Amino acid sequence: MTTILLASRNAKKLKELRRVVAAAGITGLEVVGLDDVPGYTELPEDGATFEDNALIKARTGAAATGLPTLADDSGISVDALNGMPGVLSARWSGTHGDDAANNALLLAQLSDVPDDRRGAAFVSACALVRPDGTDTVVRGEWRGTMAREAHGTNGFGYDPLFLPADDLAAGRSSAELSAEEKDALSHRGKALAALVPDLRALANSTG
Ligand SMILES: O=P(O)(O)OP(=O)(O)OP(=O)(O)OC[C@H]1O[C@@H](n2cnc3c(O)ncnc32)[C@H](O)[C@@H]1O
Ligand SMILES: [Mg+2]
Repeated sequence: MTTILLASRNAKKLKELRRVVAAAGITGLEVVGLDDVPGYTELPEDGATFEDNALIKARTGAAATGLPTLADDSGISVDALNGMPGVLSARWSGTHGDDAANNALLLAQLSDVPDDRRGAAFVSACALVRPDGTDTVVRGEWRGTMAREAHGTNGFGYDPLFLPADDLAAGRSSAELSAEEKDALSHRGKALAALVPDLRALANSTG
């Protein structure tokens, strides 16, 4: 059995990561979270890109625990804001992880943006760092448009404001999708799908 650490402090994101890894049906992989390992000093997520930040989190976890470590760095990139909030998504309103304040600020900033220019994408970079120091970084994107008000209570973060472009989600925000629907379409689901071969290889390795 290979143990892998999912290095996230966001309980709802961690739940999604666990869910998608479990749904991949990889045998021989035991998944643990940050609450299951001794505490360690985390580094600021000050990278310029999602990939940089995912690597910062995964490298720190792997170095501190000796475990293969998977980390996600994600956010929403709004076309009319030249890709922002981007890597600043978790702290857009100035307070880290205050979803309500982040959503309220973003809605207000987009109030004068017409319907045909409200495009956006959720982006996830997932980094896997192995104990030998090698890493694999993948990226998933989910296109949609920004709503004019919040809809739904599922998911987390900006989900109530995001209207996916997919037919499956027609007329619903990503906070109105079931967990299974979100995983099948989402940036994080796509990124992790790309990592499944690497996770399988890890599970089959003896290290
Ligand atoms: O860094 P960790 O500890 O994993 O947790 P975090 O919440 O700080 O995560 P990020 O630094 O990756 O910031 C991502 C932010 O982007 C938003 N976000 C990312 N994925 C999302 C999703 O699937 N649905 C809604 N919002 C999302 C949400 O506001 C997150 O707080
Ligand atoms: Mg973070």
